[in-house]
Amino acid sequence: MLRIYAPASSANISVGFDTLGAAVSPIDGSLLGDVVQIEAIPSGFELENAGYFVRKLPKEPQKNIVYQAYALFSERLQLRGGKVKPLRLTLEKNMPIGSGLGSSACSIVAALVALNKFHDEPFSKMELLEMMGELEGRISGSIHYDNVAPCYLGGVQLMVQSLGNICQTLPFFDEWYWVLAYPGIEVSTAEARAILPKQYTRQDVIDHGRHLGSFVHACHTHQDVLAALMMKDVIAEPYRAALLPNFAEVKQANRDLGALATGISGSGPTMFSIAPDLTVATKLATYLEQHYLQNNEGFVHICKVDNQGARELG
Ligand SMILES: Nc1ncnc2c1ncn2[C@@H]1O[C@H](COP(=O)(O)OP(=O)(O)OP(=O)(O)O)[C@@H](O)[C@H]1O
Ligand SMILES: N[C@@H](CCO)C(=O)O
Repeated sequence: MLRIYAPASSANISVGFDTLGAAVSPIDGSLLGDVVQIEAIPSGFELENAGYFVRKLPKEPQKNIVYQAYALFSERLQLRGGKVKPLRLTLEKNMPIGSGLGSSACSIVAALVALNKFHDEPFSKMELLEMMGELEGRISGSIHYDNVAPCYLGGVQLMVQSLGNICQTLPFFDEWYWVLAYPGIEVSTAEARAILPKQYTRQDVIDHGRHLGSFVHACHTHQDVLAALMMKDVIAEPYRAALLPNFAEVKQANRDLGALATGISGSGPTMFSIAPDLTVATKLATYLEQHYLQNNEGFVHICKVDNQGARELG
């Protein structure tokens, strides 16, 4: 029996819509992500679901993205002459759905990593990642790797999508704390994408290029002040802010408390704030708990970048 954990991720990081994402883990050592267990059975395929958010999964098993991950893996393995073993997958659905923390990505990544390991790794990392992107695309309506890539490989990933690489790891600021606040309400990624403009002004395009280019440069030259200043979003935040409760007010309060940057995690409604040290991170966490959570499903975690990505649990 094999158990694979896939961590939460924060896509976009304000400055890199669909092109940047970070895997994150709480500093208290708790697991913020889904787990998929795989085991041999005498014949056929079985899927079981467990975990706190199991009740939010689609009722029809075929609509569960883990089922679809199994179907896609089987199809691709058969295409290259391989044979899928009889197996049972058990999804522990720990991540809230529609949270902006890469919930579907956690399920997809944990399932495909488990299936690949169980079959003695017939697919390379990039082949597996390509399948992950395809599955993520079925959910959100278009293929984007900014949750699945960091969730699978860990760290902060930049989607280069060239020369045989879907992504490459960006050097980042290990000293930074990420305060992630999920308010407890749901925002559908597909809907949050549908409200974005089809076209942007020339000024927005220029600003976006300057922000992203300067941010990547700052990461490589370890200029934390410049990197934080460049974490500005002209692509999604102006249009999605209305989907989040009191976004502008909470963002300003975070700035006043010492946050280096604050933005929407993925397509929301989770907000992320970057803190330079644990004292500021703790203040932000307390504020967000009191002012951003909407119900008792919400939570706040102080995290760091998770450099390991998907991994086997002992
Ligand atoms: N195992 C699964 N985990 C999460 N969502 C699933 C799963 N299987 C199917 N779904 C469906 O996929 C959709 C997920 O929606 P959405 O992309 O908005 O959530 P998300 O992955 O949590 O988003 P985000 O990347 O912003 O965290 C829902 O309609 C949900 O029912
Ligand atoms: N880049 C994607 C991430 C979705 O989690 C978006 O913002 O729509």
